[in-house]
Amino acid sequence: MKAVEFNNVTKTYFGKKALNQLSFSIEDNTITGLVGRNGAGKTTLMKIAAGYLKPSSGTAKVFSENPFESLHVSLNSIFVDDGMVFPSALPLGEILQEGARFYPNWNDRLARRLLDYFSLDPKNYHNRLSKGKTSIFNAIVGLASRCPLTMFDEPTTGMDEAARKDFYRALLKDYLDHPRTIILSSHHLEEIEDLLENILLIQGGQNFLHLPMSEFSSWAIAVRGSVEVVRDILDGREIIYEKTLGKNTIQAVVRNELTKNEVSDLRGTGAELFPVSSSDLFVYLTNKEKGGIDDVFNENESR
Ligand SMILES: Nc1ncnc2c1ncn2[C@@H]1O[C@H](COP(=O)(O)OP(=O)(O)OP(=O)(O)O)[C@@H](O)[C@H]1O
Repeated sequence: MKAVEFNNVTKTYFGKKALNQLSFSIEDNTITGLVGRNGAGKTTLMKIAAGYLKPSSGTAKVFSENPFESLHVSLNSIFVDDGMVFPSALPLGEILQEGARFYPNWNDRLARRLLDYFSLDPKNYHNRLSKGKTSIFNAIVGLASRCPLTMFDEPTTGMDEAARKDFYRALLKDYLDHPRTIILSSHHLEEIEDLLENILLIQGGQNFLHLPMSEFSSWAIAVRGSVEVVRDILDGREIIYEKTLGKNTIQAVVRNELTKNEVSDLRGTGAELFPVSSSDLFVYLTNKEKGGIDDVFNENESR
């Protein structure tokens, strides 16, 4: 069953498209990593799925319903980000009690144990927490709600490394025991890739790639060798990324669909072929310039 379905969703802010004819669907009880560069539209997508925003055009469905102003979707989904607002008069312990009243699947034992583990005082107030502790508390609410659709938008902002690792571990353990649909956005793909079943990469508000994480990990291959040879053998293939290394050596990244002949030709010339990490691939795919930040400096030099 589909938990989330977007069909040609466009969201315009002041005449500018944050989402542009975005279509995708997410099966229930899966973890999807939502990635994209700054401003790609990730938060907008999640806010539409959470029912906070209405698409300008197209249709968004969550559990087969229009999420905007849907009580069913509100009760069964949660959107966790660093802008979560809680009643300022309530201490953390009482906020958790309210969570228990609102969310049907809320697990209070989990919430209290996590609060204790992360040394959060139930008598403290949300607006007095440090940046990292605020993210930890918000993440606890997201986990304990056990909502059938749980969305985390950059949940580890400000958390120290140990807390980030603990949070992702807690997320995985709780998901395995209580499967639900999780959408997780992060700019640190290397931190979350082991958790993910699928990856949805959006760029310019559009679906750029949506595939199982295992396919993404082997989607591209890097070739390092002499400029002439690499360019000659890869002629006609789309170069995703290219970097000059020294005088006569380049490293090029292409789709991992080289023929046996191309591979043996490359190896025959001493070229090296090696895998591309998911986080590097993400950067290469989403860079405007094929050479990344280097291109900025190359252009300046030639002026
Ligand atoms: N309330 C708003 N008013 C005007 N423009 C907005 C608003 N919210 C988002 N945008 C614009 O919509 C686009 C998508 O923003 P969004 O926050 O969804 O991106 P994002 O992928 O979550 O970015 P980041 O990774 O930086 O958090 C951006 O160009 C942003 O400036």
